[in-house]
Amino acid sequence: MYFYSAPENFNEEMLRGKRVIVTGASSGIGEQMAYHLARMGAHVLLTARTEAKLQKVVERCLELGAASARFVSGSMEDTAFAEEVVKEAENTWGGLDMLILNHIGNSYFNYFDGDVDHIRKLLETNFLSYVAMTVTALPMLKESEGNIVVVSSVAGKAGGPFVAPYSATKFALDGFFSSLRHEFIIDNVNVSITLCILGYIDTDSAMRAVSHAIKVAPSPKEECALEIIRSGALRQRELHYPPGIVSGMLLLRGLAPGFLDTLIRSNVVVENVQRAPPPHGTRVPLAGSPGSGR
Ligand SMILES: NC(=O)C1=CN([C@@H]2O[C@H](COP(=O)(O)OP(=O)(O)OC[C@H]3O[C@@H](n4cnc5c(N)ncnc54)[C@H](OP(=O)(O)O)[C@@H]3O)[C@@H](O)[C@H]2O)C=CC1
Ligand SMILES: C[C@H](CCC(=O)NCC(=O)O)[C@H]1CC[C@H]2[C@@H]3C(=O)C[C@@H]4C[C@H](O)CC[C@]4(C)[C@H]3CC[C@]12C
Repeated sequence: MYFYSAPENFNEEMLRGKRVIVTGASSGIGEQMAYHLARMGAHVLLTARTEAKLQKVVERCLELGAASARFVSGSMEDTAFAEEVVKEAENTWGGLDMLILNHIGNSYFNYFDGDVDHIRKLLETNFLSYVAMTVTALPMLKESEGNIVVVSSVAGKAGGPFVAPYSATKFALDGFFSSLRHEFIIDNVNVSITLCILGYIDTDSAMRAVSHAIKVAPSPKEECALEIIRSGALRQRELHYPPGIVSGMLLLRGLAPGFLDTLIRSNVVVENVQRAPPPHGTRVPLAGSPGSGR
């Protein structure tokens, strides 16, 4: 059941002339979203840390037909930068239609190493900056009756091995934005919130991080990017992509959580995940030895 006044069918014309911020747009899924939006004739404001990459993505967006394309570079580790990006949209466009929150900070695919400070920093980048951008953008999004799109992961709905810090930040997004959605509905705030639950996608960084240790085939980033934009424009509550696999996993989570855990572990080649030796005389191992099934 939809609580927002939501359109039923997607048409790429829906994005023509819309003012859209895409974070994490210098590579991967964010870069592909920028290209789709450009092709659809949207105004795009792109952000990430690497200026040289963003410059190239902006040039390609203009070739593809973007109504306008610009970038702001900086790190989302600093919530002041997150707010600055939204202010840039306000100063340039005087409003905003869609906020796509997609960036993630560097983490690792390995045993949790006990580094609490890494989790704190990752929460700043992957979670608090999303909150800060939402707070700053909300007056403009209320005005346009726009969309907030939050890119998350199956690791933000069901725990899996070797992604403890990352998974924590994605669960935080679900808690915060699912609660906020309730408040919008209670107060008749017509701003949609779409939480995107993604499985394994073939971006360079994900392939580099896990292709040696994951048995499942990755899904294409171009299609994934289009599905994210589509679900945001249709004001859907959640996107599950790839649909069969992710919806199946979430169904199992409710019906047979222990079985889902076994299935998730069976997709990981534990032998190919290197356990780093702890720094001399410091950390105590936090998980069972490889292959112990814990
Ligand atoms: N690929 C996958 O298998 C999956 C991905 N997802 C989600 O999809 C989204 C995109 O992932 P994907 O495309 O693979 O990731 P990429 O690593 O390709 O892209 C990450 C983007 O974030 C930017 N970024 C990194 N650190 C920072 C920082 N400190 N401040 C600001 N920007 C930063 C990067 O640019 P730069 O380095 O220039 O700053 C880059 O543009 C993420 O939310 C991820 O959790 C979810 C499930 C699976
Ligand atoms: C392997 C995980 C999911 C388990 C599974 O069997 N899935 C089937 C399917 O998805 O088709 C992967 C699901 C989410 C992945 C992670 C992710 O969310 C992005 C990360 C970001 C970073 O670029 C490195 C890779 C990721 C940690 C990635 C690793 C694999 C998943 C945990």
